Order: sequence, then C-alpha cells, then structure tokens
Amino acid sequence: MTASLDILSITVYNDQEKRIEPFYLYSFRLSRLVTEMPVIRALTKAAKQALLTPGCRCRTAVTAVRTISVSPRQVTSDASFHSVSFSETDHPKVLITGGLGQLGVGLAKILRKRFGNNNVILSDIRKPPSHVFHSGPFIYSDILDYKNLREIVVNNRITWLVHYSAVLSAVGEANVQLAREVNITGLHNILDIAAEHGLRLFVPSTIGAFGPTSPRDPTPDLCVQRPRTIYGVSKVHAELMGEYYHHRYGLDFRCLRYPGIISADSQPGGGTTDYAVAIFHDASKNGKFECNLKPGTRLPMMYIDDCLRATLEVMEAPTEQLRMRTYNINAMSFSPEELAAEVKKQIPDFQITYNIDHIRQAIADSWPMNFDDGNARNDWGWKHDYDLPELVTTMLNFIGSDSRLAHAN
Ligand SMILES: NC(=O)C1=CN([C@@H]2O[C@H](COP(=O)(O)OP(=O)(O)OC[C@H]3O[C@@H](n4cnc5c(N)ncnc54)[C@H](O)[C@@H]3O)[C@@H](O)[C@H]2O)C=CC1
Ligand SMILES: CC(=O)[C@H](N)C(=O)O
Repeated sequence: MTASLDILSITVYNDQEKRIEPFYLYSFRLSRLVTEMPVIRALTKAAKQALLTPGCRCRTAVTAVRTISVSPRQVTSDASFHSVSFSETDHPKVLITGGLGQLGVGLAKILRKRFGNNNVILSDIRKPPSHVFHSGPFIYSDILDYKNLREIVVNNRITWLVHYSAVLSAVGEANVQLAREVNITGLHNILDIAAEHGLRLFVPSTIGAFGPTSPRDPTPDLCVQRPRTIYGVSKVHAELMGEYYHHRYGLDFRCLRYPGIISADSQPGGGTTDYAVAIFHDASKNGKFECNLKPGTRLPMMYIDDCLRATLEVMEAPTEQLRMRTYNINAMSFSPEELAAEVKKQIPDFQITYNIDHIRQAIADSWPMNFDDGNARNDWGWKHDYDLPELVTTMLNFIGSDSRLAHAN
C-alpha cells in the first residue's frame, strides 16, 4: 500500500476526556509503519512524560491522520507540527533558490559531489550560463510564486531547501520595495512551504543583521540587532521568523550569519563587501584598484570554500548539537589597506586608490568589525581554513598566476 505522507497524531486526554495538547509528528509511508513501531512507541512514551503531570489519570491516543494539504497558512492555532523525518538515511533531495548568484553554483557543486548530481536542483529567475545548465538539474523558480514553488517541492520530493534568493545591502538601499518583496514576502512563502512539507531549511543571514547599536568588536550571536538597511532588517526578520516556525511548528530551520564572502569564479551581487572581490581581479589585470570604502574600514570576511563547507556542516549537524538555530560564523577581519598590503606581497607594484561610495561607507560603518563565532565552534565544530594570507594566495593563483607574474617582473 503506498500512502502519501501522513501525520501520526499522539493526542493526550485528561480524566474528563478533555484534550490536553495535540502532539503531532510527521510520519512516513504507512507501509513502513510496522518497521517504525519501536520509534512510535518511544515517541508516545516521550509524549506522555512530556505532557502528563505525575499522578494524572490521563491517556494518550495514537491515530494516523491522512493530510490533504496542511499548510501553516491554514493550520489551526492549536496545532503543533514536530516533523520527524524517517528518511534521514536516504540522501536529501535539495532545492537551492537564487542559485545563480555569487554562492549558489559553488554550493550546488559541493552538494552534488556529496549527494549525487540529480539530488541537487539549482533554481533562479535568470537564465543559467550553458556550463551551469549542463552541470546538473536547473529549474526556473520565482520565490514570489508560492504555487509554483510548492509544485516544485512536491513534484521533485524535495527534503532540503537552501534559500539563497535575496536582494543584498547596497542594491536593497537603492530599491527598498524590491528588497522588501524578495527578502520578506519571498521568505514567508519559503517558510510556509518548508513547514508544510517538513523540509530541512537553510536561510543565510549576514553581518548586516547587526547595526550601529550592536557591539562591534567582537559581535556575539545574541545582542542588540537594530540594522539600518532594509537588507539587515529583512535578515533579522528571517532569523526571528525561522526560529518562530521552529518552536511553533517544529520546522528544522538552520541559519548562519555569513561574513562578506570572497570568491574568484563568481561575481558578488551588489553588496557592501563587493570591493574585496573586485580588488583581486583589478590587481591581476592592471596592477591597481580604486576602492569604494575608506582604508581603515574593517569588516568580517570569509573565503567561499569555508562558507559553503560551513553551510553543509551545519545542515548535516545532528539536531541535538544545535543549541541555537542561528549562528555567527567567522574566518578573518580586514580593512582595505590591510588587504592591499597583503596583495602587495605578491604584486609589489600594486597600487590602491580611494573613491568613497558614501552609501556603502555608511552601511559598513554600522556593521560588525569582528565576529564572535564561539558557539558555532563549540556546538557543531565549526573551524575556518582560510586566513588572509591563504585567501590572497588562493585568489591570485585562481584568477591568473600568469598576470601576477607579469606584474611582479
Ligand atoms: N555573498 C555574500 O557575501 C553574502 C551572502 N549572504 C546571503 O547568501 C545568499 C546568497 O548570496 P549571493 O549568492 O551572494 O547573492 P546574489 O545577490 O549574488 O544572488 C541572489 C540571487 O537571487 C536571485 N533572485 C532575486 N530575486 C529572486 C526571486 N524573486 N526568486 C528567485 N530568485 C531570486 C537573483 O537572480 C540572484 O541570482 C543571500 O541570501 C545573501 O543574503 C549573506 C552574507 C554574505
Ligand atoms: C555581507 C553581505 O551580506 C553582502 N556581501 C553585502 O555586502 O550586502
């Protein structure tokens, strides 16, 4: 018998036969009910201990309830979803939204290596370049189209969702409406679909989720968050909404606050830290760079390989290791002048000049200077590999060792 996804409900009744608290858990196909009975019995026992006060003559009832299509949009106020996936042992089926940006293609590469090419679907609203299109499954997906997104998740039996779609800091300040739509309304669609289908959901946050009244050096996981950009406000909203859906509906929400990410083979999407990518291309190409931030503007930064590995590691971390659902991750902090000095070690005649972008400068001045990521290191073993010297060597080698040699002579 192949049943569709069913909710197995464990409901507790007190001695007046009044229902105390529905305790739901997503099950699996009923055809596997027999093999999973020991788990069900353990969960029922846990439910009794969790919900029943000692000496109470309450009883529990376990019933299989077929879902039609329960979404938090329609869920009754007293429901609580605690999805327990019994298919953990199988490979996840991953959907990456906003996958054609600076980070998505690289993430797809490492996830496909880990889980198999056809288990990772890249999506975006833009046309993929041919090498991306031919490297694995790609699908058009606009996160503002709730119905289409839901169909993609159902038709492809998605179990993990990595939500990369966003409008970044500087672009967002130039188009607040668009940033609000994509970063907030789009996120709501993602949360509802993830909760409805019991997905494991990763949503990245950012150093931009902090503001001028946050401690800046270092910035801990938990502190005042009053960002002054629509990007930062929308990311704090994502953190809070993701954690609410986790506690209210049992959504397996995981979130990392990324520093400025630096990559050689992909372009940034219009943020405040973009200078730290452009400098390498300009240094390699013509030995000079015009920087749009002040020389002493220090920001937390990270090489893309560390970022994507952290994302996979936190997604694979056993739930019991996650004392929190939103973590800072850190690798290094540097200013433009410190970065230029490191580049000069490899390209001695490299010259940096400054032409300040006052919008980006104001944003950078409100952001953390240093990130405290002690919780990520303690809870799930986070450790970065790339510090500033390794970053510069890797970036310059990747972008063009030949042009580096030409400048050095
Ligand atoms: N790159 C970085 O330095 C950092 C990135 N992050 C976060 O990581 C995620 C990925 O970042 P990047 O790849 O750098 O972003 P990006 O700006 O390079 O790419 C974002 C992608 O979202 C897509 N998108 C826009 N509107 C969409 C819609 N309605 N539906 C579907 N897709 C849509 C765009 O086409 C684009 O390909 C974002 O959420 C960002 O906030 C956080 C901190 C640092
Ligand atoms: C740090 C980020 O979130 C992004 N690179 C931006 O500068 O907007």
